[in-house]
Amino acid sequence: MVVSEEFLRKLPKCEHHLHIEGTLEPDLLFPLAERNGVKLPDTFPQTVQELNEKYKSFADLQDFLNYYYIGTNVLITEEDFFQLTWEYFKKISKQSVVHTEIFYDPQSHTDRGIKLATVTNGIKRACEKAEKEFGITSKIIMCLLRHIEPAKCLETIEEAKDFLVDGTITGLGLDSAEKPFPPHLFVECYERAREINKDLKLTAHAGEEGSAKYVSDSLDLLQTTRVDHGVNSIQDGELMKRLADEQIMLTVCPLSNVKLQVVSDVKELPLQKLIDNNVPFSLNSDDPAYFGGYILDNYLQVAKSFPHWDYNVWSRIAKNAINGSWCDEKRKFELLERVDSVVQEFSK
Ligand code: HPA
Ligand SMILES: [Zn+2]
Repeated sequence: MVVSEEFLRKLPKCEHHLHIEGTLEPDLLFPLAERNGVKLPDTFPQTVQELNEKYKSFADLQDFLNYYYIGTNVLITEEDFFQLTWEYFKKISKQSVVHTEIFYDPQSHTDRGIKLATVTNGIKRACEKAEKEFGITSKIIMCLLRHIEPAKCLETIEEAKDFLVDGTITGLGLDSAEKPFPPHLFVECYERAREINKDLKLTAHAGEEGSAKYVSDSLDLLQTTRVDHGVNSIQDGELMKRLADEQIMLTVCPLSNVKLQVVSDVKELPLQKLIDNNVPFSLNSDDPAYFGGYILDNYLQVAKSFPHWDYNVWSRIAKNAINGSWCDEKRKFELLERVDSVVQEFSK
């Protein structure tokens, strides 16, 4: 490796693809189930050890989602959501994360009778504490679950209206099973969200298991300005050119892509091709409790898989992640300078 692990640890990082429910570690899941009197299905692993064993491999996205949604059931109170989010911040505070944009899936909770406000306020409180204690800035992105009927998703958007208007929720995303639920199904949802707040930022999972067409349809039909995963964009040369011309960032999740069998090895990810074609991307952890690592583990694994990448390449990746963030220009400027100073310190 041309760069050191210490450099990668210190490099200022922005995370844009992190499902807060995907940070639920087995050693928090079982105590929460106990505390809240939630009975896990008999078919679900019953100990931390058994669950960790299951997390070693998933057949595909759906296999993972089946476990992920059972896990979410143990989260009930505002304090649970605060605790979950705070545990995440404590971990990333040791990995030089300077800014994070957190996804959450309110429908996986409201479907169980939990108020959207309970979930949102718990997450928000942890974000505020993290900014005070660690100086980490953050945004909250509400995801719609694609397996839920669009008419129901419209109801969720109405339930979230106050948070969309007052800026508590910065962006709208779309996740869950991709292939059976293409972007066109959610046109009205995205339109309604934009109508509620014209400045709302828009993204969607696309091109993880779905083809490049899911990516271009997300851009065209949903008017997203970035793409979550998006690795299958390389199937379409025109699309690649567009991503470069418009500097649309892909939020790539290396360890996730291996665990969900999108690729068999991080080496197979088209990251060099993205760089060569000037398509910006950030590196992210997706669901770190399930996929074997937080953001730094993703950086390290990529560095091991692309060992010839030098300070210039890593500086560009860190800067693209800053420029693709939904923080204000002043914060971006500050973070860009921090990247320069770390690069200077190490490349002397
Ligand atoms: O990577 C993902 N893809 C789709 N849905 C998800 N929900 C959590 N993680 C994911
Ligand atoms: Zn995801």
